[in-house]
Amino acid sequence: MTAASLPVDQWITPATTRGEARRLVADAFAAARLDTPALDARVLLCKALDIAAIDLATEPDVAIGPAAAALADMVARRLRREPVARICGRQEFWGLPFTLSAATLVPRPDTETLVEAALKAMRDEGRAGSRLRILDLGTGSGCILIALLSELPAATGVGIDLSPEAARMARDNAAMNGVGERASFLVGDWAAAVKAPFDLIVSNPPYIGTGDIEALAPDVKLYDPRLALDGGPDGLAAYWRVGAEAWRLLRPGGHLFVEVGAGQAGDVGRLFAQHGLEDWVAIRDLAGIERVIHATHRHDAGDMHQSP
Ligand SMILES: C[S@@+](CC[C@H](N)C(=O)[O-])C[C@H]1O[C@@H](n2cnc3c(N)ncnc32)[C@H](O)[C@@H]1O
Repeated sequence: MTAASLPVDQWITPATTRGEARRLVADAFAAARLDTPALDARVLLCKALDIAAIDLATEPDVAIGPAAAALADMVARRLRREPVARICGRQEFWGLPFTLSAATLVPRPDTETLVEAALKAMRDEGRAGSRLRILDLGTGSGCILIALLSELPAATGVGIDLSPEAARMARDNAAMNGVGERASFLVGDWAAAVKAPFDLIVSNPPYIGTGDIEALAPDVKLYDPRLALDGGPDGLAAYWRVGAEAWRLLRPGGHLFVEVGAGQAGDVGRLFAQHGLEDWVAIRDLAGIERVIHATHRHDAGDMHQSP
């Protein structure tokens, strides 16, 4: 009989040493076919014991003591495919810490492609030090807006989410990362409640086709909020709204950056062109996948659509 076939609290006890626990947990995760068993074991052990990775490596013979119960609970959750970031309630993005809740998507490294591209555009225009106004549609944890504000010292931003809990979390994250005074967060249906021109609009909207959600990995399908995933029947529903809002709200010469799913770049670029957003280009992520669409609002101010 292997440890993995027993309830976790029977093989993780206060007498288990750090080194044994590390090996047992990694073995159980490997047997459950998790992608990164050794890494997950180390991160959860450090979290449960409130120690640094170096303490785990240099003092493996210390018994884990009363933290055994918390560790057993975390391991059982991971074996049910809950992502490590959710169990820890934290994820790093753009080198900054973000607190998560059940209402927020776990920020993905791919989304840093969008942040990088938007920053490059601002720097290329020599505007990184300007008083830019930024709008983040579907802000979730606030990761995109907060990362941008951390790099653009005179910019201010508005983040909007339909989920009140996500908007609250984003507000807390902005304060934690020292940009709270330059960011405001609203609850709303995309940008329906927002006026005034913006220099930069960013969005990572839900883009999974409704019928494709069931086939996603359990870590995603069971734990990321449905509101953050479901992009309607063809995955493109949110882009129609974001495109229309960008046309209405961007100042002439302003920029729109959106994340897209693999294979969606052409559809989203053409959709934005139908909204009058010109010169769209696709930007690839580190895996070579077209991950971000950049479009520009080139019309004169007099051409701008009026809000209904
Ligand atoms: C893919 S998640 C992105 C979250 C975050 N920006 C990120 O990159 O990690 C999409 C976000 O859009 C929000 N959302 C979905 N429908 C919305 C709507 N109608 N209006 C505003 N936000 C919406 C979801 O709650 C979710 O936080």
